[in-house]
Amino acid sequence: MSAILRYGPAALVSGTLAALALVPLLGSDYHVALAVAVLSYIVLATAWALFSGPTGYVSLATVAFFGIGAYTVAVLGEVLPWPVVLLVAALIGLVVALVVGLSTLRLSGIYFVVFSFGLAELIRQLVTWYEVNVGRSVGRYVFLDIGQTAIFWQLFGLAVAVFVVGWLVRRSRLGLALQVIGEDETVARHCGIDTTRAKLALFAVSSVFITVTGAVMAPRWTYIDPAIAFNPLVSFQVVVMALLGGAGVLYGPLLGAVPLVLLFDVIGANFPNHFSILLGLVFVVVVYGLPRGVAGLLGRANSIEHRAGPPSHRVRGEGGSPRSGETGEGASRGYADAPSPGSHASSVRSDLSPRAGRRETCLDVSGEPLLEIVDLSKSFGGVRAVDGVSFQVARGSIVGLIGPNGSGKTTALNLISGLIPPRGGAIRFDGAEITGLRSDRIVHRGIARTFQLVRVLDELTCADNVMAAIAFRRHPSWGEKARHRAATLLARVGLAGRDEEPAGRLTYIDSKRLELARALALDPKLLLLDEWLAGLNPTELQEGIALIASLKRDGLTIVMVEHVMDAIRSLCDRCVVMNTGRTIADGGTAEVLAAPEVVRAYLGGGDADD
Ligand SMILES: Nc1ncnc2c1ncn2[C@@H]1O[C@H](COP(=O)(O)OP(=O)(O)OP(=O)(O)O)[C@@H](O)[C@H]1O
Repeated sequence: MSAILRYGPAALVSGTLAALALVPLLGSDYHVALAVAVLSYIVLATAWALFSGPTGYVSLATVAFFGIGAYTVAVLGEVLPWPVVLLVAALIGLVVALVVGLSTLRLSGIYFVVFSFGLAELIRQLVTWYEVNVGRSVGRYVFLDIGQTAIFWQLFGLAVAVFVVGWLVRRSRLGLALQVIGEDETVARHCGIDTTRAKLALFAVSSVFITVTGAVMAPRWTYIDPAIAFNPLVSFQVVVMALLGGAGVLYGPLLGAVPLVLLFDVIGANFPNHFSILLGLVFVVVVYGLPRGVAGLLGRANSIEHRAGPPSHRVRGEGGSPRSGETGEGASRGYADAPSPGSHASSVRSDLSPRAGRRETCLDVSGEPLLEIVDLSKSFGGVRAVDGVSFQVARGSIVGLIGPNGSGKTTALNLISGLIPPRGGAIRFDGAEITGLRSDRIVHRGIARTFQLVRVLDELTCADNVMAAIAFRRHPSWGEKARHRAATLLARVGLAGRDEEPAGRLTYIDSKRLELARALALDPKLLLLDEWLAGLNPTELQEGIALIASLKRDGLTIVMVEHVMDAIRSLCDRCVVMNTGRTIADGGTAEVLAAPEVVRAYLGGGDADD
């Protein structure tokens, strides 16, 4: 089974293309016409899935680009040599994709779907208006001496090209970036990925293929009008085909395109008046019955075959009130097999040792602060989540950010990491202002973080989770060196040998470890930990504390939001206490934890005396 899954896709694609290549040699005109339709939809659906598959951005703009290609031929076909016409079509498709992408790829979910559909309609209406009011006719005749067989071979070339490009993209940094974006765009930005640029790049590649397909197909019609060139059914059919086959893998759309083109041919011939209804029916069946397509079924078979044991369930621990080394709920089944973080203490030091110079500066906690927060504020509606907060973080120190639930700690971290923009105030980091910068830019300045609710990329392996950071940090690396680094970091946090395990199968604790490895992979100067120790049992807690202490020894500066008071006491040089968005105490840990206002607002009577 595994051999089939490994080599099957290549065999499937090359086998299908080889079979199609025989059609003009052996088949009738009807068969060639059918093969042209099959090939065109293979290219369209594969190109569509190049972008929409990994990102999950469902575009209904396919026909906008297809129609642009067809209309370019209608206008320029008789004026310019054919290769130049195709080149012009590709360029127009590229420019439109860049303009549209820049304005829409900030949208996500249903907004993007609706906009992409609206875009196709808008272009159709504009072309119709132009034809009627300027051209004084509804459509145009296309008299080109390009026969069906020539169209077939051009589409064949496009199909080969789209698979080669797809294959290259999936192995590239860009391919990984799009997968990460598809899983969690926030994490993508916190891995240093310029998400807009990555999406734009592949949207443009996908759109150029679709535009050229429209151009190549145009000579099939002797007459083109906007209703033909911009028929919205094309967009829907492409989506259905890609979803049926599985948009998540390169060969998926082919699995959907071949049977559905044949099915639509039968439906079109026998039930021409019910085509749309039957298309809708197929759409519903595909979405409900096969949400991940045929390829998804094959993938599931693969994961069942390779599963070493039953998947362990993630148990989310709870943050909340102060805890003194309490047992969390996150004890994991798989954890006992994993090397403990403590056992990797020696690799820790060698791992981060290239920044030996930094270690020297970091030990000097009295110098210029690494992070300076000045009068920071953020409101959500009427809630002042962060209200004029100021504090400093010295290089090489660990600062605990503590306070009762809802006091604004996570919001403060979100502001520092660029997840949300502040309403007022300033954030200075390493001598430069970073207020309001995007997360990916802040990552490149040297700030990494973990999240209160763990955010690992479930569909990716542990190694790829870490690779996502290594590949897009300020000084990125890729290939074997990066893989080796990822493996080292996984071992560093206690996940040695788990490189190829899907992150979605990790236990809660192990996903926290993975998230930490990903943050460390960014080579940060400052690490923001949001309740990283929450939900650990006593043994795990001691290991976690030892791990964080070792990070400090290796020169990392850390701000940790935490409710586990044992950890705060043993790790933090200073504590900043927040209450209702404001700072109520800031100073040495022992002194702050004993302060009456802190005891009153947060700790209660007992804990402060511990
Ligand atoms: N995206 C948001 N939209 C609206 N309100 C928000 C949002 N994020 C935070 N808040 C509100 O801001 C306040 C501060 O929340 P925040 O999560 O920063 O507190 P916290 O100190 O981290 O709490 P906890 O210890 O429970 O994690 C709360 O009242 C919360 O409900």
